[in-house]
Amino acid sequence: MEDNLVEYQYKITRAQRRELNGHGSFLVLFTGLSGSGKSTLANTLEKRLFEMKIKTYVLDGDNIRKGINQNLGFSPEDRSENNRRIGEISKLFIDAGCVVLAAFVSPYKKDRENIKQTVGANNFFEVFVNTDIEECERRDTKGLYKKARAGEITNMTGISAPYEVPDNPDIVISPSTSPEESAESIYAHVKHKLLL
Ligand SMILES: Nc1ncnc2c1ncn2[C@@H]1O[C@H](COP(=O)(O)OS(=O)(=O)O)[C@@H](OP(=O)(O)O)[C@H]1O
Ligand SMILES: Nc1ncnc2c1ncn2[C@@H]1O[C@H](COP(=O)(O)OP(=O)(O)O)[C@@H](O)[C@H]1O
Repeated sequence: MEDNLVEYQYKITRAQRRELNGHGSFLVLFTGLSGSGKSTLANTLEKRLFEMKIKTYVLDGDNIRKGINQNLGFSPEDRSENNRRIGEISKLFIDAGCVVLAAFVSPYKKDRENIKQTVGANNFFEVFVNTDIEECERRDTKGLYKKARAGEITNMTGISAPYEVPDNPDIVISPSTSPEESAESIYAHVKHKLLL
């Protein structure tokens, strides 16, 4: 369909921002069940990078859903749209020179693949936070699993909605590793992308 849109070529490029910041930019997508540790890890890694004076930003499911995505629920279609927007937001932050740490359940392979396509495979790391449903339910940090068992939430990921395990994630995080150690191993994996 013809959209009559002509993209404006910005005068300041990503390469120039990279030069100004002194480091590269990319997306680290944390995917896993609710309570698996995505936010904890994203924020631990952010602190690590922030202390190195690297420009970072955390995108977190609950926060984004309270703002720009407040019109979306948890049907497969709404989750896809949520993830599509996350990809587009991440792309803007990457262009602006930030390391983006995105913590989303992102349960569908195709949605994660779309995010990767949107930001570009070169700018994308997939971190699978591999905490099983039993442990997430034991933690039940927000009481959501209790509500799901009581039938108050109908499409809870891992209980009544699917989670598609990544086939080939860049990094797999085990719950037996401390958040600090996990953040360190993610850092070791991505740090080459920070170099100019
Ligand atoms: N039905 C259902 N399933 C999963 N999660 C639920 C649900 N209802 C509410 N929540 C809360 O919403 C957070 C997940 O939102 P996301 O935007 O990350 O989900 S998704 O990628 O669109 O699937 C999730 O955040 P995390 O616990 O940080 O994962 C929950 O707080
Ligand atoms: N090894 C670990 N890695 C990450 N979080 C852990 C770990 N062990 C226990 N936790 C706890 O599990 C909970 C994970 O919650 P959160 O990070 O909000 O998960 P998510 O963002 O995936 O919903 C936190 O209370 C955190 O302190």
